[in-house]
Amino acid sequence: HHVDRQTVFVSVSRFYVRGIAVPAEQSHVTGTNDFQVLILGGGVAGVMAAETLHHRGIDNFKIIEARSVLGGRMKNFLFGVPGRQYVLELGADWIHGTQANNGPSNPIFDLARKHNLSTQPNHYRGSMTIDYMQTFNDAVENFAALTVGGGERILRGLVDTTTRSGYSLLGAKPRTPHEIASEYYQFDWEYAQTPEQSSWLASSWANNFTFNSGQGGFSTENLLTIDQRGFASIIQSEAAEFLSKEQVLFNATVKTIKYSNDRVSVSLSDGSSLSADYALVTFSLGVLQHDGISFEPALPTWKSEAIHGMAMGTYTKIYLQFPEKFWFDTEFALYADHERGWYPVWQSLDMDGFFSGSGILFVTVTGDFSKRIESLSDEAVKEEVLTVLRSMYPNATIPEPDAFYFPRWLSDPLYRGSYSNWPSSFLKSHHTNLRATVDRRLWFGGEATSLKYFGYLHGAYYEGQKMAEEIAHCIESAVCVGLPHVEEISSSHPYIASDFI
Ligand SMILES: Cc1cc2nc3c(=O)[nH]c(=O)nc-3n(C[C@H](O)[C@H](O)[C@H](O)COP(=O)(O)OP(=O)(O)OC[C@H]3O[C@@H](n4cnc5c(N)ncnc54)[C@H](O)[C@@H]3O)c2cc1C
Repeated sequence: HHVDRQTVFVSVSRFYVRGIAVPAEQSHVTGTNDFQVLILGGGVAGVMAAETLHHRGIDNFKIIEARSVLGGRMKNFLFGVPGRQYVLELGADWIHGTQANNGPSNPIFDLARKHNLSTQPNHYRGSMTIDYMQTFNDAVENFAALTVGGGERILRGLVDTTTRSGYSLLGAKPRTPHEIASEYYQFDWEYAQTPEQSSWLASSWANNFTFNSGQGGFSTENLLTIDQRGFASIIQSEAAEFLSKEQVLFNATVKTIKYSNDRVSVSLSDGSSLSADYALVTFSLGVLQHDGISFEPALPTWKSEAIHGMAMGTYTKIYLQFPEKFWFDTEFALYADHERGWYPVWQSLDMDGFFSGSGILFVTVTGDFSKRIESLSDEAVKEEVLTVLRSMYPNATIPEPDAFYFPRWLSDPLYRGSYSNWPSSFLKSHHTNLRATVDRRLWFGGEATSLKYFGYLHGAYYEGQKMAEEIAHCIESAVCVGLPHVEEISSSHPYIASDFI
């Protein structure tokens, strides 16, 4: 058992008993705690945090994971009828942005190369079946103008607005189903929420830092994993290089997190508990928003405000397998309905280089449409999907699919959504608070705490590393202050009484 060197945590406050000043009971110096660090969650952030601690010579940690595998929202499944079965991805599917020339490389791309992940370039713009290419290209240009304009707005120090007002200010006002489907593909399909629900500034930098090599990003390339070991195999193979069996507790669901100035203790659903000098919470923002975990004491208001101020999007891939292919020969096609978001983006896997002969295609819905279909039966969703396909191919006889599946990310208590999205009401200080340490012992890190790369695998990767570096620093030095927070976020231009006269 480890002996904590941080006597700085001994409480110096005093309280009064019957009018006599007495020293507060000294918080006992740790050394009784089970571990130096508990890493809560075994997704990308949790595994990268573990690796970072290990490299810093700190091995007295434990990952606590509810499932029986590492990878989190990198989650695969076996799809298809016997003889035509494939490992496909329910969660993350792409390496977004790889590397341009000698610029920065996406760390997920680096891991994929290291562990020989099989991938295929996915051509978002160059392999699309639609008969309104000009409208589509206009939407591509509108999105480029939007993100460049957002970048300029950031540099000029202007306040945020919604992405919708950004689009409107630039003159992009989609009205027809074709215009709407084209804009949806550029925006909602990536951010998993609508332009109305999203920050103009944050969606701009999120795009620039991942895809725009001229703005410090990786590259415009998107690699789709086709690896039959599953995308998560890169995280699992990486973990196998340093993690021992005893350092992970699988099938263990965290219920309560108690924290104080000198320890964190975590209770699991089986009634057992573990304690540590520090804990790093990597659970999805959705889990924190849904009160799936109870904190004792309750989290401070500044932290709760940040947790509820950021948004969680949902991204749902609906997989179908047919006896044979009857659809488009490109990688993508769009369906333009009068209702924005109605089964809009179709993607074929029955293609050379992907899973030729598989009979598999999938359609993606996002945001409120994901929420809507999660409340329907599989059968009802299948019927809606088939109705759309039949209207896309009125001359084809479309049979019942041999296999049909979609995940319910929003209802899943381990995720409560797919990935975070930044609303225009979320400010820089809110982000500081989302990331900040509570009572120096309780740390938060994962895709949602990443300023530059929220929503992405590489965001989770860097946040896991960053938080572990900070915790290692706390362990190694006598002073630990943690990441700072803003106690109260106030307006620089507050409303005053005379405004309302
Ligand atoms: C449908 C979908 C598509 C996506 N597509 C892409 C993509 O193509 N490219 C990309 O870069 N990113 C994509 N993402 C985002 C990416 O998957 C995430 O950003 C990243 O995986 C988050 O990692 P994390 O470690 O922060 O969180 P998680 O992966 O959520 O890790 C947290 C872990 O905590 C566990 N956990 C939760 N609650 C408890 C509990 N109470 N007790 C114990 N354990 C618990 C979970 O099981 C999980 O393993 C996608 C996500 C989804 C869902």
